[in-house]
Amino acid sequence: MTVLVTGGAGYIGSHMVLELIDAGEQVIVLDDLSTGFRWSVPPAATLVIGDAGDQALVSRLIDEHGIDSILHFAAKIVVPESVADPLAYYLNNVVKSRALIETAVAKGIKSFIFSSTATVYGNAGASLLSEDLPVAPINPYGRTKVMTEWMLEDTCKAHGLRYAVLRYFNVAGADPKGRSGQSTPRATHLIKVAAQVALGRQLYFEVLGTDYDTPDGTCVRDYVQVNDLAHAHLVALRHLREGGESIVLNCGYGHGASVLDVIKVVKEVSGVDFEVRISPRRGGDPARLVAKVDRIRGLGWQPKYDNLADIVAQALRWERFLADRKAA
Ligand SMILES: NC(=O)c1ccc[n+]([C@@H]2O[C@H](COP(=O)([O-])OP(=O)(O)OC[C@H]3O[C@@H](n4cnc5c(N)ncnc54)[C@H](O)[C@@H]3O)[C@@H](O)[C@H]2O)c1
Ligand SMILES: O=c1ccn([C@@H]2O[C@H](COP(=O)(O)OP(=O)(O)O[C@H]3O[C@H](CO)[C@@H](O)[C@H](O)[C@H]3O)[C@@H](O)[C@H]2O)c(=O)[nH]1
Repeated sequence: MTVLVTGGAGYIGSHMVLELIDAGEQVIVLDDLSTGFRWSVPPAATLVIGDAGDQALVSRLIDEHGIDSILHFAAKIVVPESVADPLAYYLNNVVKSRALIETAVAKGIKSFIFSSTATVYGNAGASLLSEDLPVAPINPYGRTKVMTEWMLEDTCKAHGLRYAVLRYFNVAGADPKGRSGQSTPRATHLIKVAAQVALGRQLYFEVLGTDYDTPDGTCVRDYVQVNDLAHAHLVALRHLREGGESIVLNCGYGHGASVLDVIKVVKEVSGVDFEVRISPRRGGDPARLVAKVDRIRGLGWQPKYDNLADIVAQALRWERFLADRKAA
C-alpha cells in the first residue's frame, strides 16, 4: 500500500517519511517546498513538487501510485504571521485542506491523518488537557486547524472517509540517526533557539515572561520527540486500516517542563553557561499546555525518547550538522 505525505519535506513530515519507509511502506511526498527542503526527503521516497490543494495533481498521484492513505502535514505554521496575514493562513490551511479532503472522498481514500495542534485548546487552563475539552483557539493559525478538524468530522459522517486528528504538543528533537531535524532558518521554537544560543549563533537567550501562574513563573509545555510523534501516526494509521473508528488523539508525554527547566537542561547538555535575559510576555502564550495521553496510550503507542536531555542532545547535534553543512 502507498501513502501520500503532504508537507513531507518539512520538519515533522520528513521524520514521518523515515518512519514509514522503515516500516516498509511506499511513500509519495507532495510538497511545494515553501518551507521544506528537497534534501530532507530520503531517496527511498518519491518527491513530487506541487500544491496539496491541486486536485488534478493529487487525483493523478492517487491513480498512478495506488495510494490508500493520506497524511496531511502541509500547512503554514507561524502564529504571529497568521495574525498579520490571516487570509494567507485560511487559504493555505483551510481552503487547500478542503480541496484535498474533497479529492480524498472522490477517490475513495480510506484513511486520512491530519496534523493538528495543542493550540486548539487555547487557554483552557486544565492541568491535563483531554481531547474532549471544547476547543477554543486564540489565534488564526489555531482556528485554521479547528476548521479543518471540523471539515473532517462532518465529511466523515457524510462519506466513507475515516480520519485521525493528531493534536501535537511541543514537537522537538531530531532523528537519533542524524537523518533529519528542524532546519527552518528562523524557527522560533524554544529548544531550537536555545540550542542556537548554546552554539554561539545568537548572543543570548530571552525568556519571554516570568509572571505566569506556574511554579517558576515561566510557561510549561509538554515536549514530544519528533520520531515518537511520527510513530504515533503509524499507530493511528494501523488503527484506521484495521477498521478503527475516526479518532482525535493528543500527542504528548503527559508531563511538562517550564522554560527555565529547558534552559537548565540545554546548559547542562551543551556545557555552555550562556546568557539568559528576562523579557516581557510575547502575548498569546497559554501558561500551561500538557496533554492527557490515555487515549493514544490505549492504542498501544509506546514512546522511546521521553527524556528532555536526550531531546536537547538531538537538537544540538542537528544544529551542529546544519552549521557544518553551511560551512562546507
Ligand atoms: N512544529 C510544531 O511544533 C507543530 C506543532 C503542532 C502542529 N504542527 C503541524 O505539523 C505540520 C508540520 O509542521 P512542521 O513543523 O513540520 O512545519 P514545516 O514548515 O517544516 O513543514 C510544512 C511543510 O509543508 C509544506 N507546505 C506548506 N504548504 C503547502 C501546500 N499548500 N502544498 C504543499 N506543501 C506545502 C512546506 O513546504 C513544508 O515542507 C503542520 O501542519 C503544523 O501545523 C506543528
Ligand atoms: O526564544 C524563546 C522562545 C520561546 N520561549 C517560550 O517557550 C515556550 C514555548 O514556545 P515555543 O517553542 O515557541 O512553542 P509554543 O508557542 O508553545 O508553540 C508550539 O507548540 C504548539 C503546540 O503546543 C504548536 O501549535 C506551535 O506550532 C508550536 O510553535 C513559550 O512559553 C515561549 O514564550 C521563550 O521564552 N523564548
